Amino acid sequence: MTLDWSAGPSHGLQGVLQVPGDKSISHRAIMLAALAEGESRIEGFLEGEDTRATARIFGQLGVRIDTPNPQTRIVHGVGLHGLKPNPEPLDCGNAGTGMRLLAGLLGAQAFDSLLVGDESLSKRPMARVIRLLERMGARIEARDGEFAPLRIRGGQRLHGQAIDTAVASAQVKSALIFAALYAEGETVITEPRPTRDYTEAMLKAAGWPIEYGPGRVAVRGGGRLSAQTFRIPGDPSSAAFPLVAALLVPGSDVTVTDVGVNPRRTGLFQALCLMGADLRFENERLQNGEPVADICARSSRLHGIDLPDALVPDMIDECPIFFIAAALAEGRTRATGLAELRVKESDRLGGMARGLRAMGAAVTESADAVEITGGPLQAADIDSLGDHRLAMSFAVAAQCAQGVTRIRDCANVATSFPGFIALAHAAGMRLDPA
Ligand SMILES: O=C(O)C1=C[C@@H](OP(=O)(O)O)[C@@H](O)[C@H](O)C1
Ligand SMILES: C=C(OP(=O)(O)O)C(=O)O
Repeated sequence: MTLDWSAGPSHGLQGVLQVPGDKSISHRAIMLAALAEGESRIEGFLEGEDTRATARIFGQLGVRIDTPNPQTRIVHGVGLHGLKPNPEPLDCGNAGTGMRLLAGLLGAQAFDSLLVGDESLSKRPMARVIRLLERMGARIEARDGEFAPLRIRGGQRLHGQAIDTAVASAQVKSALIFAALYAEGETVITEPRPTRDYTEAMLKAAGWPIEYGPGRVAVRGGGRLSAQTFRIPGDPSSAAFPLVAALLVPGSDVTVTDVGVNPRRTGLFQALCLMGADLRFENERLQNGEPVADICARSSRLHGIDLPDALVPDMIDECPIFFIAAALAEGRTRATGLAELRVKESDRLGGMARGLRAMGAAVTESADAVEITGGPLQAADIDSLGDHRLAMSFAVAAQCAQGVTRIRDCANVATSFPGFIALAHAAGMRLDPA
């Protein structure tokens, strides 16, 4: 189904908002609860298409998952060796996270499986996980050695390895960690830049012996996972949209409550502060071991920056909305180390540059870098490329543009942010199905 939006301009955003649960943690909570012994409860589960696809797959693999009410799941864990084979395709939908983590987990099972995804996911690189899992002894066949469908040959003996991921990717790291749970001996994973550590933290909370610190994980095979109650915080990647809109639209003052602020996810907020944003974390606390805060944003005059490279992995999904802030800031913003943006749900670097130029911004891009000179934006007809992050980023840009912007192909927003339009309305954004 295609869905277009008409968006903006806004006269100001106000209010106290709550965004849906964290997508990364929701995928992992289903996976770890399924492999645990006993009944786990998940609260704050993201009712998005990506995470529901992961839950559906575990249903296909014989795990009973009840939904007593929306955003809650009761998972009847089957233990590490209790998953059942299913000859039907296991459909990850649009989710890179689902497919890559499951490749690691299913590569370690006694049975074969077939992982499939939608058109976008079937174009995303999978060799980055396959080649490394093969080094541990897994056997995975992919179209052209690279793309989904992934045919996973079970019944292999996996062995621990020292592996450097070569790419800063929590998905690659987590795929290896899931395989390592079943491998003989120790697996030591290093990565070129530290990435989000939810898999590690959640395993530790479930009683698995694992040692980890920034950029390095050591994990042994052959343990047990205990059932848990997961309380999932709001997704900082979703909170980013109303918060940046509040910074950019004059007369705004918005608070998003209960947002996960793990340091591996706060790169955007750090970058915005460097640009002069009036952004504050309040009521900081720990919830299930994860830092959580209420984030307050008020209209600010932003100025361009040279984005420190080290922040990029900590704001990887927020780069599109960061580019909108840069396009409306005073002066020039430069960012490098952005090659990963080309292999997400769309080519996010190309798609953002094209859309921003259509709105009148001065943008130059290279293979892995961008330079944006801020100035006023005008309404335009924008192609979101069927990518949720682009659709929501341009919806924010439109709030500050002259005229009404049309954004095409926005249905994919349901993968990560169900209820985005309702939340945007409540806050004072102008956004409607076209
Ligand atoms: O591990 C995760 O949950 C994720 C890791 C990131 O992907 P990469 O690992 O490919 O950078 C991110 O873009 C994605 O939305 C979620
Ligand atoms: C890249 C993303 O997700 P995934 O890789 O799970 O499809 C995202 O949500 O921006």
